[in-house]
Amino acid sequence: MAFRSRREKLRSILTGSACVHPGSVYDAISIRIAEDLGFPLGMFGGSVASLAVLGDPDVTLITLTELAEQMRRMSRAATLPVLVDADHGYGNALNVRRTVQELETAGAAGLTIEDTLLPAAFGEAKTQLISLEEGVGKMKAALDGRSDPSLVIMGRTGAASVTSIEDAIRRARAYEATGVDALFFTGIKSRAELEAIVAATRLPIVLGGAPDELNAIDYLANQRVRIALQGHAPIAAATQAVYETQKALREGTPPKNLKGLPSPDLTSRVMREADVKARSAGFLGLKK
Ligand SMILES: O=C([O-])CC(=O)C(=O)O
Ligand SMILES: [Mg+2]
Repeated sequence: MAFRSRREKLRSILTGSACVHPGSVYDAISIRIAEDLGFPLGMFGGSVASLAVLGDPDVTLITLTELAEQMRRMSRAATLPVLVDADHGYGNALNVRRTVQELETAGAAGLTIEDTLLPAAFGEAKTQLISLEEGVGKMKAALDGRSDPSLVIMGRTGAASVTSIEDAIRRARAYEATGVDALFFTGIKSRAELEAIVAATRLPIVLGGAPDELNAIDYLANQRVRIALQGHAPIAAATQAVYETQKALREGTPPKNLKGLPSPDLTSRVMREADVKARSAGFLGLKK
């Protein structure tokens, strides 16, 4: 299968002894840049999916079809393995199964299913969680939905910042028992919390946003953390760059005086222009 080697690369990160930072990717250009810079993995966050596809905040308005199509565009553009934030799996456990099928065929290397109640419930300002039992059902359905056994399925919980670290551990152990490949935690606030999780579980750990005391990569590697997210600055930087450029043009700056534009060489690399030229020569009979 064409995507298997991507999935095996993600698996080798999880079974290795280092901790890596993924590149934040969200479209064909960003994944190629992350690949060219040597990131071992791309992270396609739900928040950036919402922003890139809809221009929305992270409030679960994006559909599974839209998410999967964006993943498919990235899979086509590059071979970098991508871990997809599949949120709550777009519904109940049966929807989770379908989500896994769609993301698998779209070329994801791995995906996370979380136990957050999404979309937010009526009248509840604070984040809520589904029950542990429903979370377990979702993990089982995710595993059942996979047809390529190399696709990585991660169980994710944000319980540490919603209920308690004890609840996060209880949930992680229950998800671990379903046979998921890794555990993904958000809301871990201290080394003591991380160490309690490490002592109570055995699977590779992925950390979402974490405070400064958790930012030493060697320390994380020693705690069985294999992937540590660093947020999604690239799409924020792209927003600023588009803003500055459009503003300058709107204010009358001539295009040739614009600042911050990519060199022709960078643009050509991002477009994989040499490959396109070679194909044109080969298939269209064009002269080089
Ligand atoms: O998975 C991540 O990168 C963090 C997250 O939930 C999001 O950005 O939606
Ligand atoms: Mg998310």
